[in-house]
Amino acid sequence: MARTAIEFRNVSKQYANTSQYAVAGVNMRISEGSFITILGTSGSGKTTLLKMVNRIYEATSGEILYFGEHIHNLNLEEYRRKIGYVIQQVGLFPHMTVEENIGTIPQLLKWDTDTIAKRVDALLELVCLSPLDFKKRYPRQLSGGQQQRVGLARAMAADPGIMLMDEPFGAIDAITRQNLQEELIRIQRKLNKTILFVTHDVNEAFKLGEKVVIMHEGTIQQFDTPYGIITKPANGYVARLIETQDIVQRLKVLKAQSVMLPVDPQLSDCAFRVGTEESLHNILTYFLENDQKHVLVEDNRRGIVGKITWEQLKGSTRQGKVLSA
Ligand SMILES: Nc1ncnc2c1ncn2[C@@H]1O[C@H](COP(=O)(O)OP(=O)(O)OP(=O)(O)O)[C@@H](O)[C@H]1O
Repeated sequence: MARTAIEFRNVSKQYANTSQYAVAGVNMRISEGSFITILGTSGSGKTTLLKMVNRIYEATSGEILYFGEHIHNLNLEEYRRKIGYVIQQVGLFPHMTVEENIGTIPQLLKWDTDTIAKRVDALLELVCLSPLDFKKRYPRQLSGGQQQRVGLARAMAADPGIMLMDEPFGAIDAITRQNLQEELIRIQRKLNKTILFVTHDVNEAFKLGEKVVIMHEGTIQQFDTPYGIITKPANGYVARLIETQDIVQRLKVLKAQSVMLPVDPQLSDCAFRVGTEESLHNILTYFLENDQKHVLVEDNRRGIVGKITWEQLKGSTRQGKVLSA
């Protein structure tokens, strides 16, 4: 079982000279290697929650633990290096090249020049920027999306296990944003980082998060998988938030594995096969374009693990809500 990377124990934050708590009584465990999105409207406490993790803000009460250790007992500088931080305004140093920006922390850590150069190239490749084309450029010579990629590479330079991301794609056009989201999913799966990602965009939260934290007025309304939230909203607030997503969007965020029915693993059936991560939207499209009654769900390692029927999907869309598998 995955270890708990970050734990909040009854954490509250009240800023000086304010009457309300920005964050109130938060309890939550974040497993190592998980991708968590924090969703809520403006002022709901998302950024405050995130900034308490890397101690930009201190909690007024409660405890935050890093792999079981109270974060106050850790050396602040060493602790911060284990935590990458990416924000909307990127914050690249304008007078430094891309290469120098990414190499800032490795330089501070006194890595040798060769190791830094190799690390910069590897990180640029990882965020899909050609090292040859980009490493000598200055931030002003990059588009917003490219700057954000460099910001991500810089945050990952010293290989932190945890990444805090505060609306990193907020100021980026829709198409570039989609590409960046997909790349971030790929990077997270490849490197198994623990990511806490703040957004006020419902689609982004549901697309990226294995689990979504829904915040309102400083408290957690629900902390669950997208499937759990869509099918069983914890209260009226969450239900209203989910209603802002139309049926197509909901089908896009739900994966085959979350609704499949069990099947005999020995089943030899020629039905069309989809991966466990396939979206219900794509499966519905397949049913509409092909005269088939079911698809089989296949896992790379385990083979056939389930099936999804046309009736199952049709019934759920006709009711105007998504499945209760
Ligand atoms: N430095 C501060 N001093 C006083 N109050 C603050 C400070 N920072 C935030 N707040 C207040 O705390 C509450 C939560 O703010 P926070 O920035 O955490 O919300 P958020 O959900 O991240 O909002 P947004 O999406 O607009 O960034 C708000 O009422 C805000 O006005």
